[in-house]
Amino acid sequence: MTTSLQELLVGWITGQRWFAGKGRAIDDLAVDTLTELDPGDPALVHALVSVRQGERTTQYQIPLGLRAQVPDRLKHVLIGSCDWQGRRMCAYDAAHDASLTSRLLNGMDSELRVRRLGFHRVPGTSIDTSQRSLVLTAEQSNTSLVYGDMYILKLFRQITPGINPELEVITALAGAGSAHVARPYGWIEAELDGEATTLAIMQEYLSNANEGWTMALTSVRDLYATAQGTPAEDAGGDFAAEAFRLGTATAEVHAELAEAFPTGVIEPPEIKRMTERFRRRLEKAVVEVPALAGHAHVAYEAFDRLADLDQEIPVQRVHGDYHLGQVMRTPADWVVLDFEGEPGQPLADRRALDSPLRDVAGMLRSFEYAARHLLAGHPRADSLERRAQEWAARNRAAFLAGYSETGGRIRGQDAVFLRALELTKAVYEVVYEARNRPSWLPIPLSAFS
Ligand SMILES: Nc1ncnc2c1ncn2[C@@H]1O[C@H](COP(=O)(O)OP(=O)(O)O)[C@@H](O)[C@H]1O
Ligand SMILES: O=P(O)(O)O[C@H]1O[C@H](CO)[C@@H](O[C@H]2O[C@H](CO)[C@@H](O)[C@H](O)[C@H]2O)[C@H](O)[C@H]1O
Repeated sequence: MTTSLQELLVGWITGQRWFAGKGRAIDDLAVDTLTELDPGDPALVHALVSVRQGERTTQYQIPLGLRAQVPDRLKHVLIGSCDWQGRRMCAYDAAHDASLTSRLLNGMDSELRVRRLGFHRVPGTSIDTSQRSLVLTAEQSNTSLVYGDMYILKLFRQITPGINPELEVITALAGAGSAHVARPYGWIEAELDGEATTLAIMQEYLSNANEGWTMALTSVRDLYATAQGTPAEDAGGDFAAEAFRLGTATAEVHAELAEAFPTGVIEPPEIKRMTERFRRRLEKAVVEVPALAGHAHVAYEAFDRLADLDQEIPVQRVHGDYHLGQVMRTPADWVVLDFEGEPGQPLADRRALDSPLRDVAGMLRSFEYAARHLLAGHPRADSLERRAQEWAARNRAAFLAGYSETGGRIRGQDAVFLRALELTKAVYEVVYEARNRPSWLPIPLSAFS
């Protein structure tokens, strides 16, 4: 008896780290499209599949490799053997096969079109098609391929109909000459139900850059290792000057976004509606994570003060999920990655105009995360708590100073708004950690004091 591709995928997909429906049974997996990009041996076939789990159906993208025999180097990504065009073939995840992923580079360079799949090159760029890819090993909700040390191609695994905000934003900002985005080179899209949908984006790979999160943690470790009583500024590895520069870069990115996209203001009645949304999110979070219940009053009080706010709030396109893991320090400056908004939200919400203070709040929360995440299980956790507070306070202040001194707006009753935004972000984080990293839950819970 032969196994169909569909049956193989049901067994395989639940074990993939990008599979969003872990822990829930699959009711149905439908292969929506199979697009042959290369008929050779190995063959490259682009698959879109829909997975139904209860009420929810999620579409995923899988680049499939097909070979008569799979070499040892690809055995770890084998899906199984199935009948393909009358032959028995081994199917595997083609993202890991450099001889197949080079076709994606060629496709973008030559602006290939195969049925509903379109490959695009950013006008004015050329693509070096000789580069070979490796899969980035970072724990990710997508799969990123690094070609040589030149390009990084992010293959979205979960497919949301429409143009990805990341593509829209980096194309506009790079086109306007921003120093704070990695240059885009190309993208792949599909026409799904008549709507152009982004499947992958290729950008300049910042080979000589450090991730903000890693840099911040190095600084926190240095402070923890310094004798109590030594001021943070005298400990090795102080991060405050970098936090200030990051504030500056953030204000510049916000100014560039305001220039490139529409802007607006929201008035007090809309602020009240926004407060209602914050309250509903909190209510739902308490149901999902009962540990939040005892802390929720702190957020409700902040939301009550926000509802009474009597000023206009300027809105524009923003990053939407801004934290230290989304910024990289090159020798020249800070570069911002991943303008996709909060994962899991509908595309329309992720593209909606919002307050730039939402990003400021996200980064402030990230300083708290960096300061506290090494405390869990630390033998001196109690005595280091003061150090954590000191590190977070110092870097928050430096970031805010850099932001406002470069024209980022924080004035009037903005402190009330910022506090509510930080707490609504902490609510999101409580749910995120409960689902993904339960041992990190104390970090966002500590925001409610
Ligand atoms: N242009 C780039 N240059 C170098 N590294 C990058 C680049 N883009 C992403 N990365 C690395 O990949 C990681 C994940 O990228 P990101 O875009 O945030 O993916 P995801 O949306 O899956 O979290 C980043 O934290 C960074 O380490
Ligand atoms: O980078 P993603 O777009 O996948 O964002 C998600 O994962 C983040 C975790 O990597 C999560 O960020 C939270 O943890 C960070 C430390 O790992 C911390 O710096 C952030 O402040 C905190 O929110 C993010 O919320 C989530 O959307």
